[in-house]
Amino acid sequence: MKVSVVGSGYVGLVTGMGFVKLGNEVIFVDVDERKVKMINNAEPPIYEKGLEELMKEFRGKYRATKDYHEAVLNSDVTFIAVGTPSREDGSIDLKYVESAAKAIGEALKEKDSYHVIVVKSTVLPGTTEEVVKPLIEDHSGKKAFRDFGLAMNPEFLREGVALRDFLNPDRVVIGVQDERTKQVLEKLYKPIKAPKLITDIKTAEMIKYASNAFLATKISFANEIGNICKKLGIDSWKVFEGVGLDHRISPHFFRTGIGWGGSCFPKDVKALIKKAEEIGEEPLILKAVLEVNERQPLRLIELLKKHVPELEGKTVGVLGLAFKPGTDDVRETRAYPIIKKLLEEGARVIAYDPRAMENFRRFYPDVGEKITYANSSSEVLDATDVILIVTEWKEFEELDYSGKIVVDGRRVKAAEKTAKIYEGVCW
Ligand SMILES: NC(=O)C1=CN([C@@H]2O[C@H](COP(=O)(O)OP(=O)(O)OC[C@H]3O[C@@H](n4cnc5c(N)ncnc54)[C@H](O)[C@@H]3O)[C@@H](O)[C@H]2O)C=CC1
Ligand SMILES: O=C(O)[C@H]1O[C@H](OP(=O)(O)OP(=O)(O)OC[C@H]2O[C@@H](n3ccc(=O)[nH]c3=O)[C@H](O)[C@@H]2O)[C@H](O)[C@@H](O)[C@@H]1O
Repeated sequence: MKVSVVGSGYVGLVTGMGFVKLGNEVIFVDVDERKVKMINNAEPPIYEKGLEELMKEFRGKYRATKDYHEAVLNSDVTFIAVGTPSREDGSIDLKYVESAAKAIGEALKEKDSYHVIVVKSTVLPGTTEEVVKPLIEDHSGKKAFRDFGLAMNPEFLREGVALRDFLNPDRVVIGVQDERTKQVLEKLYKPIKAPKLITDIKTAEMIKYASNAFLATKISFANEIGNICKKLGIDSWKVFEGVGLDHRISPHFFRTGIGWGGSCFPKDVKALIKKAEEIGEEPLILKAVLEVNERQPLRLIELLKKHVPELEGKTVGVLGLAFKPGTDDVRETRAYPIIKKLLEEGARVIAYDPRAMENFRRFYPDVGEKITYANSSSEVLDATDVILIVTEWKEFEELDYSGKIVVDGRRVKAAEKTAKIYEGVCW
């Protein structure tokens, strides 16, 4: 099938390349000239395991453009995978989805054959039918479900293992209204071996929010119990190993630590809270989930102060800046509030991350410009005896922490074994 993907970021590029691997031809659309050029040179603009190899292997089966007409006229189905960030007040900002819908509508005006448009971006229930559909109709002069198809197909991939997740998902959710669109999506996803759940459009939108909200809740819950465990001298990882053996609960996604970051949990939980309030509901659990998560990273500093009461003038080494290992993404990384606090307390910070240093400096110039970046993790260890572990990159397991004071937010076993003084945040 011929597929176009609007928005070539983490989700757009990975799902598009996934469709290429499954035998389709893909045209990527992005407003960012740099990304378009890089994709056309088979260079991934983001770091994601296996992506570069796939782009090199399938050169010629995909291309990128800034031109919506080129993409829509030369494909049968268009996915919208642009960002849906939070506004200042936490509500969802649909400006990228809206401009994509308008531009697709304009391009569709010139197309006679049936075209399917699929919203893959995470959007609140009602958005596809109440925002995207009228914009496409107005700008194309065509009627949804008669002249063009419309669907919502949420994405559940995780960064760092994104390609693997896309190709081997736990499930595929397809929110549709008309039979023709359903058939197109069933055909496209046929090679993927996973349960396929067909729903109406707004149910598909809600499945995505409920999934992310539940996962965020699971971690905040674990961290709350973990904080209690810490005070009681109990290892919360052992506790959740025991809890997870109950098949109704599952052992996955129960790692206590300094909380969840990333581009999605924070913004999706906030957007759902805002939506609930707008319709007269008070989402008590979701608010607590957020609050626990906001406090969690600063526990690392409290624990550090037990051993280094005065941070003024001290050099603190920070291992890890990405919001999780395996990615260069720093959106909502727990490293930001931690480093900000260290600087406020007058500490000097030397940091290292195998992938995310450039992004950290660029995304958070207020603190990113004030810290020193090391060339390797051992350079951090050479520079200071006080170490905070923020992201559990595998290579941090290879280090010798002898003689160091280590406060660990993610549980790096080598540090636990070798450090002079070791504090785990919830163990
Ligand atoms: N990052 C992730 O792991 C996951 C993200 N999602 C959802 O997928 C959506 C996209 O997220 P990411 O890929 O992380 O965002 P991203 O920010 O990495 O990529 C978005 C891309 O869209 C481009 N763009 C913006 N406006 C455009 C327009 N009008 N036309 C063409 N391109 C445009 C941007 O230049 C950028 O390259 C969001 O709704 C997110 O919630 C869903 C599952 C996983
Ligand atoms: O909608 C999205 O964008 C995606 O959000 C998450 O994926 P992602 O943010 O890439 O990463 P996760 O592996 O879920 O980790 C999120 C955060 O939670 C933290 N985490 C994760 C697991 C855990 O047990 N404990 C924990 O603290 C990680 O360190 C990280 O900061 C979801 O796992 C995906 O299913 C979803 O598609």
